[in-house]
Amino acid sequence: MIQINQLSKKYKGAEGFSVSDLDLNIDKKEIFGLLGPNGAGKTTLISMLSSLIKPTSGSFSINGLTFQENKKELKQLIGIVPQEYALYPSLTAFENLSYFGSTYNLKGNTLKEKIHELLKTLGLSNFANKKISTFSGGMKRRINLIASILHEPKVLFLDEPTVGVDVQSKNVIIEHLKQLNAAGTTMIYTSHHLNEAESFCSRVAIIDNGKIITKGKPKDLVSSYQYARNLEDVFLAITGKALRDHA
Ligand SMILES: Nc1ncnc2c1ncn2[C@@H]1O[C@H](COP(=O)(O)OP(=O)(O)OP(=O)(O)O)[C@@H](O)[C@H]1O
Repeated sequence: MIQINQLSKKYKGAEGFSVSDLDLNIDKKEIFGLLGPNGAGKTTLISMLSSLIKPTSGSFSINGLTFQENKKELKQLIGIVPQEYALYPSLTAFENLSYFGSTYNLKGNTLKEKIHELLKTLGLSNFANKKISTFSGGMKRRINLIASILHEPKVLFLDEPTVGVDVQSKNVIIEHLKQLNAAGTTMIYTSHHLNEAESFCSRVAIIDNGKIITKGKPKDLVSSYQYARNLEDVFLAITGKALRDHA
């Protein structure tokens, strides 16, 4: 479904590569987790795959399509849940979602019904006409998700979709993503919640310094490290315990 060949990104003025000669294949219907410390290159990789930034070198295709040749088809095929809220605070939930739906050529009753269906599924029906500025973090995350799936993308990029939300919101988000996946959506997901990734992902890659250090099914990775009880133990064994602070 997604084929990545020797993909690299060096930002203007940066000393090194944020993603470096990365090769990866992701199959249809996978939930593929990109895990790594702060600054590992996860957002950079997702941003290239969703065409928000341009690679420095290398190539990739999604369902055989490339942004150079099939930009329009790819825009309809993919959905992007960004790490930062991409919402207008002074507009209501319904107004925000109507706007995002219209950018995918959805309109009229079809769009209205889809918005109400998803607001209901994600527990937000009573807040359709409330301004986003009054929403909690968990509610904004759910609206952020709805905005990216109104057009029913076949491939969904999720950059930390459950960061900063309470357990209840997280549960609703993850359950809905599982349903979308069961219905055929392929997902590429980044997170620092390793417990969540361990149960949610079909496969994960642990990335550091722009390179994949290891990848596989969470269960297989855990059993291949002698003292690992869970994915977090594997992660620390691979990436070390040193803090990754930089300014
Ligand atoms: N616009 C930019 N210009 C220059 N350097 C950047 C830019 N965006 C990211 N970087 C650098 O690229 C590297 C990878 O960053 P990236 O945001 O992809 O990491 P990440 O794994 O998503 O981290 P986090 O877990 O903190 O979100 C970091 O060293 C970061 O400082």
